[in-house]
Amino acid sequence: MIIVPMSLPKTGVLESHQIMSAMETPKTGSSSTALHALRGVLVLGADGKAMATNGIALQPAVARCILAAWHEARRRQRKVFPAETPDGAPIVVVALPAADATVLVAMERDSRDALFEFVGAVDFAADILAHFLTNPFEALSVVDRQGIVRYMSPVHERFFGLPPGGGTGRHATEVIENSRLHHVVASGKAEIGLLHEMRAITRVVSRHPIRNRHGDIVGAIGQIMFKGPEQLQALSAELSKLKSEVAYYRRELSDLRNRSYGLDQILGNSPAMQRLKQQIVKLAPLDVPVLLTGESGTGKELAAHAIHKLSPRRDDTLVMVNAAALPATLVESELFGYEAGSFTGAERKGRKGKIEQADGGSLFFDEVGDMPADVQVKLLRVLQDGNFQRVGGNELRHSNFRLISASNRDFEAMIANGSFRLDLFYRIGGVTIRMPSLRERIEDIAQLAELALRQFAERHRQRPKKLSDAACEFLQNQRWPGNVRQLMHTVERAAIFCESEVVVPADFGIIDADPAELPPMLSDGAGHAALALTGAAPRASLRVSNAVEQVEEQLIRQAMARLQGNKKRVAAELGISRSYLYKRLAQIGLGAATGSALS
Ligand SMILES: Nc1ncnc2c1ncn2[C@@H]1O[C@H](COP(=O)(O)OP(=O)(O)OP(=O)(O)O)[C@@H](O)[C@H]1O
Repeated sequence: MIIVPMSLPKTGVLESHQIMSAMETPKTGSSSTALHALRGVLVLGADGKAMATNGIALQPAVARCILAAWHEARRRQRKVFPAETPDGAPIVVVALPAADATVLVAMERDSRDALFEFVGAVDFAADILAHFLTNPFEALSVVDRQGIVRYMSPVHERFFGLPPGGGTGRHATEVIENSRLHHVVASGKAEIGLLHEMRAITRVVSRHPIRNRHGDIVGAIGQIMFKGPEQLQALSAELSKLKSEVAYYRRELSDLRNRSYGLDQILGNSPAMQRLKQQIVKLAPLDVPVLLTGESGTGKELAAHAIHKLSPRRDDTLVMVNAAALPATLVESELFGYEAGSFTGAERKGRKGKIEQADGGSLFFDEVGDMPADVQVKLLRVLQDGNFQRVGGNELRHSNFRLISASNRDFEAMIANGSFRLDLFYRIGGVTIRMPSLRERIEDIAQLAELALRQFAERHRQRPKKLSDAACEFLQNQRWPGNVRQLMHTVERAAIFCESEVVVPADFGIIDADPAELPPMLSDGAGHAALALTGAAPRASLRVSNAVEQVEEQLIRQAMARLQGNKKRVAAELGISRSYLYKRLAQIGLGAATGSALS
């Protein structure tokens, strides 16, 4: 028997010849009834009398039941309605209007069939289905058990630039970007409320496997939220933003993890570096204060990280504080914290200082030699027993931290001239480690230069350039007053200007000079850079405003030379902000490439 509804024209009206062809197939009434146990067709003429019957409708008792149910359904304007055979078997009947007749198609029915319940109970059921199938806000796609697209909502087709039906018959992955419907068919597991990237747009999607009444998976259906309430769109935009932020922080985290700051971060196998690493390994587990001395850029901060990392406090924080970078007015509150409302601009609830934050961990006190005298006394006290008070508070607090300090100052001279307390020096320098200068370990230069080239390439997503032997020799012959920091920046700068894959000596241009080698105007001749304003040739029109500018320029040049280009310290020493220093350096031609090579 032909299943009549499947061959219905879209209008839903059958012509007489279609009714007859629908009726034709089974020639043997009773055997067909046996074969198609509960299927049958009853055709009623315009007068409501049976014109033809087939399948179970051949049995007069069944036909009567179908007719009785049809009369009731017509009264209630239902086109799909339930009925029962005389022996109580549930059937469903669909009434199809034809040109001059009504075709009643009867099929067996599962009494718990929700679809039937729905279609039977809601006379606008078809409209509801049409709504779901064409809803412009929630697109729908259906695949069969092979993952072949069987239906796509018009809005979804338009989104992918497909003509109506253009996706049908093709595999989901060919039609829908990042489709997972075939996976859902394979796994039988629904995926609900996930984010789906299509054409760089993120949508919310749910995918469900579809099972037949025997529980077999016959396909899958995907619903994509195309538009929705404003909140949902805002939520989706927020999600995309968060996703990219999370991706960013993941990268950062993996960078940080890779920079384990253990000994492996300290490059160099020269005898001087081997000695240094042995010292670090030995003293790191001991809970004693460590003072790292050595010229600027020799890796004191790296060594501090390694000591913390190799100590039993490694799982707690290493709190960093740079005495030279702290404005004098804030040193105390930054170190010791402050109580609520202790001064204007303070946070309402008060705040922990670095010493309190370091409780349980380590405190890296960089440029400790630059500590103001009054704070030195307070620091001494907290180093004795770990007790301190926040600014503006009376409560005695305690912090258990290990102090690692660093300085490139000459403590002997500072103690002699009274600018650094001897008792504090003894406290901070339980063990002193001197970081070797780069001049003492030129055999490490090749390795460090290669690291600089690699880091530069990673940052700029390029292939790392190679260092020629001649370039390496050239670097080994420089004096490196700014040590590793200066070397790294110099090599990076060369990588910028180098046109080929191999860095050669010419790519380095002029290496920044040692203070001792500076022209007389910037040097006091005793190896220290100095300002020689009086010796400077007066400029043509020296007005007060540009005189101030020139003095400032010379002070900056002098400090940059003396402090080997360490901008952090230059700014601190001159009492200007780092951003102002950068601005002035750019104006006087020490910014950009030159400046970066120095800092
Ligand atoms: N042995 C080393 N291996 C790899 N990189 C190093 C090494 N020594 C120093 N560097 C790098 O050189 C730069 C300066 O190092 P760091 O800040 O630790 O020096 P510092 O002695 O603390 O300088 P300053 O006294 O000026 O603060 C950093 O980028 C650091 O990673």
